This record gives sequence, C-alpha cells and structure tokens, in this order.
Amino acid sequence: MHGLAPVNLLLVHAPAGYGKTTTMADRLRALEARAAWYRLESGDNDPARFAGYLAQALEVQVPGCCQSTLETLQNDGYSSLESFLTDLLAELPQDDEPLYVVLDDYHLITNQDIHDSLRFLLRHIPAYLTLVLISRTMPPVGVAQLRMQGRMSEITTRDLAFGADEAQQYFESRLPYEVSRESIERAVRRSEGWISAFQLLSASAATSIEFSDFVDQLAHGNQYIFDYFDELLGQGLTEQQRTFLLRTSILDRFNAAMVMRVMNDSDGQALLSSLLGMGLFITPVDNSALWFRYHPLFSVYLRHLLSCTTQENQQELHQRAVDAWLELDHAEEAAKHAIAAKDVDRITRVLTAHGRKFFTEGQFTLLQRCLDTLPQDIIAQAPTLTLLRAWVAQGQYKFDEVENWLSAAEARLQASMNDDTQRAIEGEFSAIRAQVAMNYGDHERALVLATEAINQEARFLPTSRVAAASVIGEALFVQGQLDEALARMQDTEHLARTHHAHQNVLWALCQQSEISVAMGLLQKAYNIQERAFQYAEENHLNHLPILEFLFRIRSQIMWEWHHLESAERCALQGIEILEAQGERWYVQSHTSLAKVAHARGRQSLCADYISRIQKMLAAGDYHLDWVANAHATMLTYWDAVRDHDSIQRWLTIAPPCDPASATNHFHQCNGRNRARALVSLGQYELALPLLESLTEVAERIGLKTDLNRNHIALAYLFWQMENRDQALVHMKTALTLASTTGAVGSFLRMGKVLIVILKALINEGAIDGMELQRAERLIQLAQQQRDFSRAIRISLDEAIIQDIIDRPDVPELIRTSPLTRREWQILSLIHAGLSNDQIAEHLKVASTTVKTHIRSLYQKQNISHRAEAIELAKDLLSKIQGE
Ligand SMILES: Nc1ncnc2c1ncn2[C@@H]1O[C@H](COP(=O)(O)OP(=O)(O)OP(=O)(O)O)[C@@H](O)[C@H]1O
Repeated sequence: MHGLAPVNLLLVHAPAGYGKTTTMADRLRALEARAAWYRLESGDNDPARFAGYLAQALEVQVPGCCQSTLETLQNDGYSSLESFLTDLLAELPQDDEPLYVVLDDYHLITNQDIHDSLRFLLRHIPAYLTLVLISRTMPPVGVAQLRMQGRMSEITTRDLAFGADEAQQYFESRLPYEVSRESIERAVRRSEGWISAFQLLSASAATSIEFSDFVDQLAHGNQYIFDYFDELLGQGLTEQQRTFLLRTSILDRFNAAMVMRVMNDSDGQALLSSLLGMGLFITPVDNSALWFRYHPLFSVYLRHLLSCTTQENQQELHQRAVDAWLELDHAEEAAKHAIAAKDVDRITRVLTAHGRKFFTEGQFTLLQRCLDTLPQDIIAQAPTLTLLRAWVAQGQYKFDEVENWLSAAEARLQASMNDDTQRAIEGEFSAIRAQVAMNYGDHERALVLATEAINQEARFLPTSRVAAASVIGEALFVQGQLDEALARMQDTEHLARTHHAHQNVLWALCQQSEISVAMGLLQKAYNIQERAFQYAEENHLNHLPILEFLFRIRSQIMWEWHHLESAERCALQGIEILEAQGERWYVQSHTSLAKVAHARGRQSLCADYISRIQKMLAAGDYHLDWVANAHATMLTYWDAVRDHDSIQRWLTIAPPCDPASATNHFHQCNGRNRARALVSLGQYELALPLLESLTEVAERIGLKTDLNRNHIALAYLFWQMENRDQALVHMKTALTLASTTGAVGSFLRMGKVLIVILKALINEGAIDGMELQRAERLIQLAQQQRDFSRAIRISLDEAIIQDIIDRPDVPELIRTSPLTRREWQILSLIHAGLSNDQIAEHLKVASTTVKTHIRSLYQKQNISHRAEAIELAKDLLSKIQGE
C-alpha cells in the first residue's frame, strides 16, 4: 500500500475518472480505519456550510465526537473557520486510533478562506488524524512544504493507472470472451491505464474482434470519449485557454518556449499554468516539470476539435512547430510537422540536413513520409535524396520503384557531372541494386554489384559501403556458406561501428544471430543478441524499428527453448515498437504469439492470431522468410484442429519449393511446410522424399537447426507410416542434435504423439545419458501441455500398451483379458470421437471389420455403450499422455 503510513496529509490527485475515489475508499476499507467522508460540491465554497458538513461527517463516523461544536455552528456560528477548527480539534476525543478525514472532489473548492483553514488545520493536526484530499488539481494548502518535511504522501496518476496485468484481471473478470494480451497492452498504451476508458471498452465491445477494433479506434477518436471531454471542459474555459488547447494539440510535447512559438503569443507560461491548475489531462514528461504533454486520448480529442474549427490555420501552426523544433535541434519532431504542413521547402531542408541520420537510425517510415511529399524532380536532382528514396522503396519491397528512382536520377544528373562524381554515384547505386538483386533471389548478381560498391568511396550516403558489405554477407548466408557469411557479418559490424551507423550495426548483429541459429548454435545466437541489446541500450536506440527484429529473433529462440512467457513478452515488445509503422509489419510478431498460444493450448487466441496473419499475408508482399515462418504456424494450427480443407487449399497456393536447393533456413522451412502438409493429409509417400532431400542438403551445409527439425518431422512421418524402427532412428538423431540446439518447441509442436515415440525409444533402451534426460523432460512437458482438442490422437505402440498395462492402477480386466493392438487403436479412435466409418477410413479397413473389433473389445471389457468405451480410453490413456 502506497503511503497509508501515519502522515498529516494524504493527497490523491489525478485527472477525472482515474479511480481516485474508488481506490481511496477501497484502501480505507481494507484498513478497517475510521474515516469521515465528505464529498464536496460547488456550493460548499460557503465557509459556514463547509464547516457544518465537515462536522456532520465526523459525527456520523464517531458519534458524539463534536456535539458542542455542531451546536455552536447551529446557534451563533463561528466568526472564522479557524475558530471552528480550533473548537473541533479540542472537542474530538483524544484517542490513539487513527482517524481519516476525507475531502473528496476538493478541486471544486475555490474559496481561499477554506484553503487557508486547511493550512491552519495541517499546522495543528494531532498525530492520530490524517487529512485526505482527493482532487483533480494540486490544492493550494502548502503541499510543497509538507512534502519537504515528509509529513505527507501522495497517490498520483502513476499509481492509479492500470498496468497490463491489472487491466488483464479487470477484463477477465468482466468480459464473457477471451481477449489477447496484445489487445490489452494496446488498450493500456492508448489509454495510459485510464480506468474510465476500460469501463467504456468493456461496456461497448461484445466480442474479442470488437474489442480489438475499439482499441484501434482509440487512436483516431471515439464519440463517447469526446462527449466525456466536452462535459469536462464544459463552459469553464476562457477563449484564450481554448485557443491554447487547440493550437498546442498539434505538439507531442511542449514547454513554455515551444508554446509561445506555436501560439505566436508571449503569454504561454501564464496560460500553461492556468490550464495545469484546472486538472486537465496534461502530464509532465519528466521530473523537471518543464516539459508537458497531453494524455493521448485527450490529444486525439483536441486535434479533433482543431480539425473542426475554421479559425485556425493548421498549416501555419505546423510550420511554426517545424522551425521551433529545428532551433532545438530535434529533427525527428521537425520532420513530422513538416510532413503535416505539406511544406516542400521545409521537408527538403530537414532531409538535406538530417536525412542521413534518419537513415542510419533506420527511421524508414519517417523518411518515406517525408519523401512522399516531395516532387520527383527535387529528388532526382539530389543524389542523396535519390539514395534515400531508393533505399526506402527497397525496404518496403517496392523493387520496381527502386530502379525507377535510380534511373531517373541517372538521366537527370548525367549532363551536369564529371566522370569522377558519376563513378561515385554509380558505386553507391550499385549497393542498392545489389540489395534488390538479393531480394529477387539473384545472389550471383548481388555479389557482383556489392563487390563493385564496396570498392567505391561513399560520397553521398556514408553507409553505402557498409550496406554493400552486408549484402555480401547475406548472399553468402542464403547460399549456405555459413562460416564465410558469419565472418562477413562481423566485418560489416565493425565497419558500421566506425560510421556510428546504428541501424547497420544492429542489422549485422541480428544477421550474425540468424546465422548462428542456422548453425544450430542457439546459445551463441542468444549471446550475440545480448550484445545487440546492450548496444541499443548504450546508444539509446530502444525506439528504433530495427529493435523489433531483435525482439522477434529473441522471441523465436525463447519459443524454441520453451520459455513461453519470455517469447510472448518479446513479441509484444516488438509490436509496441512497430505500433507507429503499421500493421503490415506485425506478421512475424503475430506468428510468435500464435506459436505461444498454441503451446499453451489456447485455441481461440491462436485462431485469432492465425486469422490476422492470414489477412496480412493476403494484403501484402513479404519475403519468403516471413511467409514460410507464418505458414509453418498456420499448418500446425490447422493440423491441431484437423482442418484438412485449409491444408489442402494451402497446398494449392503454397510457394514453390525445390528441396535440392534449399540452402538456407527459409527454403528449408518452406520445404518442410509442404512435407508437413502432405503428412497431415496422409500423403506419406509424397512427403518422404521431400523431407529426405531437405535433410540431405541441411546435413551437407551444416544447417543444424533445420536438420534437427527435419529429423523430428521424419520421426513423426515414419511413426504415421507405422515404420517404428525408422521413426525411432530419426527421433534419436533429433535428440542428439538437440544437445547443441537446445530445441524443445520443435519437439512439442508434434503434440501428444511425441510422448509415445519417446517412450518407445526409452523402452528400447536406445538412448542414455543426456539424451535420455532430454527425452524424459520432453515427455514431462508434453504431458503438461494442453492439447487443443481433448481427444487423444496417438497411434499406440506395443511399448506404450505395455506401459499402460504395467501400471498398478489399471482396471483388472485390461490385464486379464488383454486387447489386441488393433483393439487398442480402435479404442483410442473411438475416444477421439471418430465414427465407425471414419475409423474404417483411418485404418484403411472395411467398416464390418471395425464392427467386429468393437464387438470383441466390448465383450472383453464388459462394455455395452460407446460412452463407456470413451470413459475407459480416457482413463487408460490419460495415464501416459497427461491431462
Ligand atoms: N480498481 C477499479 N476497479 C474497477 N473499477 C474501478 C476501479 N477504480 C475505479 N473504477 C471505476 O472507474 C470509474 C471512475 O472511478 P472514480 O469515480 O473513483 O474516479 P475519480 O478519479 O474519483 O473520478 P472523478 O475525478 O471524476 O471524481 C468509476 O465508475 C469506478 O467504479
């Protein structure tokens, strides 16, 4: 509990609807303390009335405590509030039991006499008494001095705002549907934990989709919230204050000087102070109390008001903001306002001075928004702007545009440049062309162009050579030359460091991590990521979009190591970073979240993510790396819910795959996806050669993580083909490989059948030492894992059956009249909810045969109904697969 230690004053202050009253009431109730509660109204500015109600509130709480003061009030009255308080304090019983006097909504008090009387009270307050002021504003009762003397404590917006965990609890207890953590975190970010927004949200959204849409809407404005703010501002604003709010609403943050510039008014400081005194949604940015900002929802509201008025020239406001930010050397903010002002001259000025910095920081969206407003000719005549434009287009996979921009500049500049300059430009253009070639999959051309670029001095964009070095590393990586690729990426990192090119340093580190993952060295990859996090921390880069890449690959490792909390946290952090960049970039983070939801057995959440991923994939053009990763997760989901139609459909649109040339992780993943889809559909003969071919390539090149995953897939495939020996061989190899990769997630993804295969392997005595330990741990995890469908879908094995029979707690009949292997299989399929015809189809036998088996099974176990068979299966099988 924050500050119910004995103090003279407890101040609860925050804007409207933050839960001040509720929180205070809850805390006092929890303390079981005596509390005289007085809810003020505007009429209570009258001193006599104030005194009367205060004494009555005390009398209600401690009957008889101030009878004589009340009598004086009623008969003669007091000449001043001070004499009233003097009598009151003298009459209150002097016991040790704490007594709280709560004045709620104190911001309604404007009478200086009342403020002064509270100062007087606080000077003479006895130790057992605590004055609690609940207010939207800072009450003028000598707070600063009390704070210095350590005689007060405070509950502020920061304490009252709901964090993500509290919000989750709040929604879980109120909503009839499940909401994703991601939506909850977005709601918390957009509302800054403002409970009133949550109330509205839970009252307005009837489904999880509506919930998510509502949260999105918060960024653009919601009529109910607008109405709330309308009421809050009411008639209480002067024209000047209103103008202030409208004009400054364009700023993400402001201080008095900034306000004066944008307002074109010298009264900024006084106005700011008057508004701060109104308890509006204005928050200090830091402890210095010099910079402020609006609450995001209030800011949306004010911007809405601004857009509705014809009296303000928004373009002019933004132009003034550009100039003010440039004076303060805050280029990023200046750029944003220049874009909003659609001011070509100012944008050109900002870009010419700071465009390179934006680029090395990886601020591609900002650059793109700037460049989008510039006429083509301005860009074509400036090599640096052309380079920036082309790099941005390439970053957005608009490869055709890249060439258009480069050729336009070449045509425009040819006449006016000497050979030397032209060579320099061409060298830098080659670096981008190399990257484009890379993205088209033409590694040979990429290498040639990048080599050309790396040998040229970079005159216009200092990072061109770094980019070229990076392309060389990437090309080697996708060709499967892992050692050389890693060395190149290390060189790139060093080169980037010498240029302080943060984006490139982080990119090179992320690539080193990716290469290490491909080599199966996940711990090494993790360590490299740590270095990248440290670099970001040291250079204050935590807001850069590239950080999402880092969080994403961290999330992938965490999932593989089965640290699900951490995997989820990293994906959510990635989403937070990309919030301003647009949904298109969420594919990977959503894929991670879907994997986590799947591993936790949260079906509806997983379904939600999968459908969002599908929508994004349909709307965009993504690199195979992203697509394959997303598809892998979609396929796992469809397989788990047995949605064969979707798998079938996927096969018709799946990216082409050539397993023999799958020399990198994304081609491997893509090939494995196809194989897994075929396995799900029972087309084992088609899946097998594909997996074998992928495995052969992965082995040759040293793609150890893929090798590990391929062996897991092969083990599963052979098990489905009822080729037990081969299944065990591959599972054993997979376990051995896992001793370097540390893989867990890839095993668990298989579902409950993993338990059966591992148990078979253990029963064979085929593994020992580390592998045995790993197998046992995997069994334990798989048993704990919640399956989507509660039905058991494992094909049983002799060893498993034996394992079940050997348990002391099985029904006697199982031992005395043993079932055949077929009968065991049928029992598990009945339990899985299959009809007799489906069982026949599954086992590829006639329905009459199935019926015969069932009859025999019922007889042996003395069963007369299907429901009993299901119960029996549940009982038996739960012993090995866990609940
Ligand atoms: N911890 C909580 N859990 C659930 N609901 C809450 C919680 N805190 C506040 N609320 C709800 O939020 C709304 C606003 O709360 P409250 O009236 O306490 O805020 P306030 O800050 O005192 O507002 P005002 O400044 O308008 O007096 C109320 O409807 C209240 O029931």
